[in-house]
Amino acid sequence: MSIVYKGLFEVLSKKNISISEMSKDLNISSATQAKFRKGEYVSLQTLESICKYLSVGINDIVSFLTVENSSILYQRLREEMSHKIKGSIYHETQILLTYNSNHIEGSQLSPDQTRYIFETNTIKIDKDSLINVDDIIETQNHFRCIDYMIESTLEPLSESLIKDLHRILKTGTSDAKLDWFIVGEYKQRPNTVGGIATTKPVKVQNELISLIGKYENKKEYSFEDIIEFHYQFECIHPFQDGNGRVGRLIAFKECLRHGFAPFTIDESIKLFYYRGLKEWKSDKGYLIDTCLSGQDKYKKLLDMFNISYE
Ligand SMILES: Nc1ncnc2c1ncn2[C@@H]1O[C@H](COP(=O)(O)OP(=O)(O)OP(=O)(O)O)[C@@H](O)[C@H]1O
Repeated sequence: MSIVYKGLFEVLSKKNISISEMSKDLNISSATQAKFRKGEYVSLQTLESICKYLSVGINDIVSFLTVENSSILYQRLREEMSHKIKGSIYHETQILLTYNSNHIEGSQLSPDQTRYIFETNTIKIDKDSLINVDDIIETQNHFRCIDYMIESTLEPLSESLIKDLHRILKTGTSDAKLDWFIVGEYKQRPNTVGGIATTKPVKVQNELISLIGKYENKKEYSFEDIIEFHYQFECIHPFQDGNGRVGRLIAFKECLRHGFAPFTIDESIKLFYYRGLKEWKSDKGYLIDTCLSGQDKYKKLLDMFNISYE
């Protein structure tokens, strides 16, 4: 059994107070702030001061994670991540998700090279072939994004969480050196996707806040709600680059959070995925079917580890 601060994040989100704002007011250290995200124990004094500050009871901010109130997959990913267990579902998820999500966005690394980087922090290069350093950096960054995504699974979506994913993904890349590209910040220049205009930079923040607000106010969540969010997020295209990967990480997180088997989009269904996004407004079926097929692919991995999902 471990502790979760899902309630705390929800109360903060409802009261429109950020965790850093609260921590500043209450003199809570950054090390303790990290414990909230990681689900580690903090002192009772800290919890008491938070309850007073937010005018809530302790049960509103803290709960305990049991198999009954979280998915087995989430528990396994969290535990295996913290103990760095090799050959686990966490280990294979890192490689599968990172390889597929980067590959469909143009990374030239192979599945084996991705595995090498994850397992040994080295890379095997064929004679005479060239490797783009950004592909390696973004692969390592994507591994860190997955860790962050697992740590924050139970948190509601927020601008800061989404920006953090972008910052982690793009830190140290050649894009990050461009003066008009700000890592972890919204785009400065208009961009298109599939030849269609996306949200203008000046409107990105408002549209994203509104999208998150509508989504977080739902009473119940369906798999379609998660796909709908993904589509709307991609239409906003809040960042200069990395929107596809950040969007799919969010979808994976939300599937875990709401008890659905997550999905992964690989090369074999990439074109169906793009078509599904393009045709979402006229027919949601294409994208939903593609994501369900991506879910079947991930379920094969779950089967190998005897994790069942409806
Ligand atoms: N017609 C469409 N409508 C909405 N979203 C789309 C459409 N076509 C593609 N997308 C989304 O945009 C993503 C790619 O966008 P883009 O080529 O701009 O990449 P990006 O922002 O650089 O992100 P990344 O580098 O992660 O791909 C796709 O992975 C997909 O999620």
